[in-house]
Formats: sequence, structure tokens, C-alpha cells
Amino acid sequence: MSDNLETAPATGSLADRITKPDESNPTDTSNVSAAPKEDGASAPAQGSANLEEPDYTVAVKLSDLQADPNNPLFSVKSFEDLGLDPRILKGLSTMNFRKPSKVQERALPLLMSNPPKNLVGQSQSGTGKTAAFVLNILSRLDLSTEQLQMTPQALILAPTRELARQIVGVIQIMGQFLDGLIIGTAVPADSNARPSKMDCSVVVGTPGTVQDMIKKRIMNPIGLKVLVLDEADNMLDQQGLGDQCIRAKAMIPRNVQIVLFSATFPAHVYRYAGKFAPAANEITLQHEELTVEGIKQLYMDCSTEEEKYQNLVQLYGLLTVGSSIIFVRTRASAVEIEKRMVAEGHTVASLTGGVEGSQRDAIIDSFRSGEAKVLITTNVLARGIDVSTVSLVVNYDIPEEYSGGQRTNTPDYQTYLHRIGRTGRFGRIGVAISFVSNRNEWDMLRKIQEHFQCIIDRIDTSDWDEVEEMIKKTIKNTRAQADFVQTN
Ligand SMILES: Nc1ncnc2c1ncn2[C@@H]1O[C@H](COP(=O)(O)OP(=O)(O)OP(=O)(O)O)[C@@H](O)[C@H]1O
Repeated sequence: MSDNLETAPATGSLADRITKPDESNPTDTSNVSAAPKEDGASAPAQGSANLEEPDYTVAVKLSDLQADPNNPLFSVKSFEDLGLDPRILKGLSTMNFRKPSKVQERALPLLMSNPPKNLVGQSQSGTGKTAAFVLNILSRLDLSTEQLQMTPQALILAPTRELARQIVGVIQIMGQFLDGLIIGTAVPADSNARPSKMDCSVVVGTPGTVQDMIKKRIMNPIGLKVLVLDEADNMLDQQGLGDQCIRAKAMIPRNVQIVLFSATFPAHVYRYAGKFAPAANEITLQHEELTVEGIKQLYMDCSTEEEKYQNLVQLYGLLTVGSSIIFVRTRASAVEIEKRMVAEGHTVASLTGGVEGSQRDAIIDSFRSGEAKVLITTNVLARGIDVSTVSLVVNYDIPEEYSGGQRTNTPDYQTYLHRIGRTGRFGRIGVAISFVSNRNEWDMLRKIQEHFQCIIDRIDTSDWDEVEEMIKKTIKNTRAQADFVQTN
């Protein structure tokens, strides 16, 4: 069962122990200056202020959301009020960021105060945690000499190469007016590439690669002032990347500011987070607060595994309305579904941990650019990936906890939340459909509803025209919660 399980950024999943594709190759780095250039980083995310996009995305007025005190995007202050350097404000304005979100407004004063304090920060998916930690880092850099520009002052660790590259893209654009800012990417290289020295001001990488680089003196950690763990619950989980992060932390100066961010902090990791980041300021949420209002959650009854596939094919027309991500449990099924759909004339791509570095980069980049509109993947892309055009997420398999390499029939709540959070980003609307083909999956879905106290409505597949109309209407609806969904 476990031989082709995908690396799961999922908290608590033993799949992490089984394969760690991001950490399996020799180290490689690419240092890039902040001026945007062809460095292999994914296209940086642009701001979400202009939500008037084609057909499939609704004209939600971000200003209305940001004026609603109950919305996670709400804020009373401006970026100017937060005391940011004018060059950084200029970067934000090119990204179309007009107002901070709630987590940005709350986290930034805590992060930027002196003497620096640690922070454990939680907020819903797609609410701008990346900008919160990047702005703090950019504010703390001293780029006054060439030597300082080439000495790592901040280190960001992320669970996957895709997320690390995405963060590099954000720093590049946010920091584009900071002269002398150099950003290094530390992710596993294709097998014969030689790592280059980390002569840069900020390093973003995966923990195993960074650790390896420090050990081999490719990266000098002595000047580090800030350490960020993005997707921190996954990074600290002993069953995930925990060991590697602990080892990496042991190699860097003791007095660095430690910043932990995630949408999820399950209790057992949260307790540990307090040890990893002692005396930290905290911004936390209850699990009932974690679901994002703009994501309409649905499920589809499928009587067999084969019917799951048939339903997916039926949905194809809708999958390509915007961009879509299909999450499956194993690498093997990702590859199999891709092959089968391609053979039937559909255009789909798949990305799993089984694919080599640069090929992975090419796949995610073509998905970001919209060239590939349907991406079949595993938990490897469940967290952090920010592609604003994703309007539909399909849980082909419900995410599940593993124990001793075996399935447990217990839902992996965190991964469910992160997966559906690939849509509905920063006030956008999205639809998440879970396929349910047996009693266990049904039980897991029910538990997910109870855990998050949310409603997951059934889609009636007896009339596909109606299904199509209903999903399209949901995607086009200004607030997903507002209207209907046919249930029975
Ligand atoms: N203040 C802002 N104004 C407009 N857009 C913003 C703002 N802050 C962030 N965004 C945009 O919102 C999107 C989501 O941000 P980000 O990827 O940082 O979310 P996140 O909270 O880290 O989500 P996840 O938990 O899924 O990792 C990005 O496209 C980002 O550019």
C-alpha cells in the first residue's frame, strides 16, 4: 500500500517518512538579484486587489471584503501606517496591494518591533501570510555594503520546491526597489548540477537542502537574523519534516527571530511550536474559523472507483472554465488518471514527487501561466501554492491519516483544509468537490464537516446539465455562501 504513497505535507501523515522527493537530490542553489529576471522562479504572485477577471472569477469587490470586520481580509490600517520603508511600499503598490489583510495588520507590528520577538501566526488559507513574513524580512535587512548583500540575513524554509520558488517570486517583486537585495533558492537540483555558493541576502529553501548546504559550507548562517518556517505545522511535525527543521535550527545563531506561519496548527504541533519559538507572540484561530467563506464545498456520490473517473471526465468541461487541481492519494493514480485522460483526448498535466526537479518546475510554471489548466497532483501541492485562477479543486480521494504506513480511515483535516484552500484566494470564489465512493470516505467527509462545523453539500449527478449549471453559477456567484446549492 505504501510503496507509491506521495510525500504528504500533511500533518500527521506517515507518508512523509516514506518518501521525501524534495530532499533526495544533491543540493543546488540559484542566487537571483531582486530585479525580476529569468531565474527559474515561478512568476511572482500579483496582488489580488483587482478581482475583475474573466468570466469564471466573480467581480467580488475586495474593498467591501476589507471593510467587513468579520472578514479575514479586514483591516483598519494602511500599509503606510505600519511604518514600512517607502521602497517596500513602492514594491507593494506594483503588486496592487492596497490594504493589509487582518493577519498582515496584526502580525506586522509584532514582527517588526524591537528587540525582535518570535511569532506563531495562524490565519486562513489565501489571506496573505507570505507578505506578512516577507515584509518583516525586507524591513530588517541591512544592504548597506556589498558584503552584507552577499551574506544570508534571513532564511525561509518551506516544505516543497514549488512553494520555495513561489516565495522567491514574491520577495523578488516586493523587494524590487531595494538596491543590493540578492535572493537565493535552495532546492534539490537535478542529479548532475553543482550547487553554487549562497552569496545572497535572503535564502529560501527546503529544509534538507539548506541543512546540507550549511554542512558543506555552501551557505554561511552566521549573519542570520530571521528564520521563517512557512507551513510551520507541517515543518515541525515529527512525522513530517520536523527532524530536518530542528537540525537546521541547531546550525544557525541562537538569537535569530523565529517566525512560524500556517493556516493550521493541530494541538500536538502547536505545543511543540512553543518550544521551537520560545516566548513567541501568538495569533491563532479556532478550527471552526478556518474555512474560507468564498470556497463552496460540495461532494459527489460515486458508487465505484471507476465512477470517480467517469465523473471526473464528465466534469472536464468545468475544470477548464478556470484552472483546476485534482488531488489524488498516490503518485501512481495521478499518473494513471493523467494517461487515461490524455489518451481520451483531454489536456491534463500531472505533478508528483516522483518527477525530477527541473521537470517539476516546468509543469508548475505551465500551470501558473494557464498553459496547462488541469493539474492532477498529490499532497505535494496541497499547501501554499497560490495560483489565483484556480476556481475548482477536486478531492478525487479524501485526504487520510496514515499510521505505520497504513491507512486509518481517519480524515487528515489539515490537508483537507490546505487542499481546498488552493482556490478562493484573497476574497476570490472557488468550488471544492470531494468524491465519495464508499462508506469510509463518507464517514471521513462527515467527520470533516463536524470538525470544521461547515456544510458540504451533495451534488446530484443524475442530470449533468444541471450539475454544470449549478457549479458554474457557484463559481460566478459573488458570495459562494449566498445562493443555493441543490441538496437532497
Ligand atoms: N494586502 C493584500 N492585498 C491584495 N492582495 C494580497 C494582499 N496580501 C496578499 N495578497 C494576495 O493574496 C494571495 C494569497 O496570499 P498568500 O499566498 O500569502 O496566502 P497564505 O495566507 O500564505 O495562504 P496559504 O495558507 O494557502 O499558504 C496572493 O495572491 C497574494 O498576492
